[in-house]
Amino acid sequence: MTTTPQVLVHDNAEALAAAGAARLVTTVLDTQAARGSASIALTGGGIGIAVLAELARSAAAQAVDWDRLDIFWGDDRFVPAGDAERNEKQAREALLDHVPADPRRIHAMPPSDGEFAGDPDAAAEWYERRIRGHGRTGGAETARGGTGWFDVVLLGVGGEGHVASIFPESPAVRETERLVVAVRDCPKPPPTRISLSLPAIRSATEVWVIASGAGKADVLADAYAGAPESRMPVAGACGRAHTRWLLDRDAAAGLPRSE
Ligand SMILES: O=C(O)[C@H](O)[C@@H](O)[C@H](O)[C@H](O)COP(=O)(O)O
Repeated sequence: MTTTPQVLVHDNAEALAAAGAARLVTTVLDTQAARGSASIALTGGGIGIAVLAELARSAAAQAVDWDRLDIFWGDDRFVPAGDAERNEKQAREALLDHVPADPRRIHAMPPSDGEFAGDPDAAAEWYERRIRGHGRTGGAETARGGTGWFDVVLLGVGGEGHVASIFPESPAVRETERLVVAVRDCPKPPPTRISLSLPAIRSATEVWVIASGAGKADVLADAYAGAPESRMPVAGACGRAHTRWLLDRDAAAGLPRSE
C-alpha cells in the first residue's frame, strides 16, 4: 500500500457499526464547521448498510446540517430503480428516508431502466459530470490545496479484495483518468455496475474501509503486507489525509496488533 492505514479494531460487528456511525457524524460535523458543507460517498454491503442504520438511530445525527451534505455512492448495481439490489435503495431504507437530507444533494448512480437504459458507459459519464459539477475540485488542483471530490469515502471490501465495484485484475482497477467507470462481467452478481475509480477514491480527504468477519481477514492481511492493487484493489484505496480501516476482531485477525 502507498499509505499504511490506521487500523481501528472493535469487539464485534455491532460495536463496529455503532462506532462507524459516530465517527461519520463527527467527521461530517467537523467538516461542515470548517468548510460550510461536506461531501461523502456511501457503500453497500452488510456492514456498510449497518453503519447507516446505526446513524439513523443515533441522536447525534440530528446535529448534522443535512442541507449542507452532498451524498454520493462508491458504486451501485446497474439494475432497475427500486430493485432490492440497489445500494441506493438499501441506503434510503436504512438512513436517507429517516433524515431531512436535501434530495438535490443525494446523488444516486443511474439505474438501468432510466435515461441510460442499456448504456452503463453513458451512465458512468453522467455520474462523473455530477461529481465534477458539485462545487469541489480534484485532480491536479487537489495537489495544489484544492478540496478533492469527497471528504469521506466509505468502502466495504470483498472476500477477494474488491472495493466499490473495482475487482481484481479488471479494467476498472487499471483506470487512471476517469472518476467513474462502467463495470461489466463482475464476478459478484449482478454483473453490470457503476463504480468510482481508484483515482476518484484517492482524491478523498479520508478513505474508510469498513469490514466485519473472518472472511475478510486474509485479504486485509495481504493488502497490509503490500499486495499490489491490481490483485488486491483494497490496497489502492487510500485517502489523501487519512486511510482508516474500521474492523471487527475477526476481520483484523491477520493484522499485526497495534493496541
Ligand atoms: O455493491 C457492492 O457489492 C458493495 O459496495 C461491495 O463493495 C461491498 O461493500 C463488499 O462486497 C462487502 O460487502 P459485505 O459487507 O456484504 O461483505
